Amino acid sequence: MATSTNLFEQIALDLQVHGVSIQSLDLQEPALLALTERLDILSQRDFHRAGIGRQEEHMKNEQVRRDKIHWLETSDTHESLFLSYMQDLKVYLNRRLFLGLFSYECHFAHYESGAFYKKHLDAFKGEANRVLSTVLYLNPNWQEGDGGELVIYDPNNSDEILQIVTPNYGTLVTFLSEEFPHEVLPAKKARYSIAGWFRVNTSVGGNIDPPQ
Ligand SMILES: O=C(O)CCC(=O)C(=O)O
Ligand SMILES: [Fe+2]
Repeated sequence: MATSTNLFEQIALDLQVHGVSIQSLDLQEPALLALTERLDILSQRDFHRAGIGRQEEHMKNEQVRRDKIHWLETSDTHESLFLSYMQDLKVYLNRRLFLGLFSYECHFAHYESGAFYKKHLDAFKGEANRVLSTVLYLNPNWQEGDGGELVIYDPNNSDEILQIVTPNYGTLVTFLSEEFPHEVLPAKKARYSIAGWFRVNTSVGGNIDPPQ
C-alpha cells in the first residue's frame, strides 16, 4: 500500500477537481504484473460475449458492444492480488473523499480487431449504485493508428470530447459513473483491459445489496 499512496492521492485529487482521472500504475506494481500473467494463462474459451440476454437483446447488444469478458474472482491468486489492490484504493478514496464505496467488481475485456463499445453511461442517476468506473489497460506497445481509444465526453454536452485515452499498458482511468458518457473506438488489433466499478451499498430493509 505504501508505494501506491502517491498514486491513490493523485487519483483522489483528480476526482475531486475533475471527476475523472487518468494516471499510470507503476509498471513494476505486482498487481499489474499478476494481471499480465493471468492473461497469459487464460484462453479465449474463458472469455464470453458481454451482456448476452435473450436472442433479440443479443442482436441489439452486438450493435452497441463487441467485447468479450471474464469476471475476476478472489479464488484465483493472480486475480485476487488485483482485487485487493483495488480494495486498498477503495479504502483510500473513502477516507479521502467520503464516497462510501462498498464493493468492487471487475472483468477482463478483450476487444478483437474491429470491436468497439458505442457511447454510453455506466450508471443512470437515481437508479444505479455504480459510483466510480475504472479501466486499466494491458496493451504493451499500443501505437498511434491501432485505434481502440477511450473517448470521454463532457457531462454537460455529450457531443463535446473531453479526453481521448490511448489504451497503453498500465494506464488507469477512473471516473464518476453517472456523469461521463464515453465510448471505445474500433480497435484495429486485439485490445485487453480490466473494466471495473465501485458500488455503494443500497441495502433496504436489512437486505445487503450488493451481497458481500
Ligand atoms: O475499455 C474501455 O476503455 C472502456 C470500457 C467501458 O466503457 C465499459 O466496459 O463500460
Ligand atoms: Fe463504460
